[in-house]
Amino acid sequence: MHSSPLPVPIPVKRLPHGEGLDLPAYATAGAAGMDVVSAEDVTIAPGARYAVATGLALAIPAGYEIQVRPRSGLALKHGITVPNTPGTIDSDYRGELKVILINHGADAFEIRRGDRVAQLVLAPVTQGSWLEVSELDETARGEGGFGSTGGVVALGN
Ligand SMILES: O=c1ccn([C@H]2C[C@H](O)[C@@H](COP(=O)(O)OP(=O)(O)OP(=O)(O)O)O2)c(=O)[nH]1
Ligand SMILES: [Mg+2]
Repeated sequence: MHSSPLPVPIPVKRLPHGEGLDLPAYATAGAAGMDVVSAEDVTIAPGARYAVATGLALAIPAGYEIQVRPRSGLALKHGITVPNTPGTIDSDYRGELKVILINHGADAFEIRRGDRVAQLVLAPVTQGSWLEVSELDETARGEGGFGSTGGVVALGN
């Protein structure tokens, strides 16, 4: 068994409409994501998108991002997902964290203030820098991609 690293502290500020809500939290000891709740009552019509307020603003430490991911239960039962999944919350963003949802279901989806609408995964980020060259090194794959190694079963004849 490896020991878990200590949680990374993330400064969080409640906005006025976030008062009284639970902060995002891990539902179980081994959860990858913290469930985040809506700060508003809203109904999302079939086919519609909406940026759900959370009432929270963050200061994610440098070297990390937060990914906003859908909840599988909402996806399976109601067709509710995050169209930009994983949503990217930059470490230098100080505005309100919003959860963009889309309703792929057949019915209107009602959200009540305090309902868990998505999950937040804290992840390390490595920034790159470009090293422009005129030739790239050769590899076995070369320019092959998009199914070039096989495995796609052709349907029909
Ligand atoms: O699901 C999301 C996605 C983004 N954001 C906020 C935080 C993020 O740091 C900022 C910008 O997001 P992104 O880079 O994905 O959007 P963009 O369309 O590129 O906008 P910008 O030009 O502001 O970067 O918007 C959210 O609150 N929720
Ligand atoms: Mg951007």
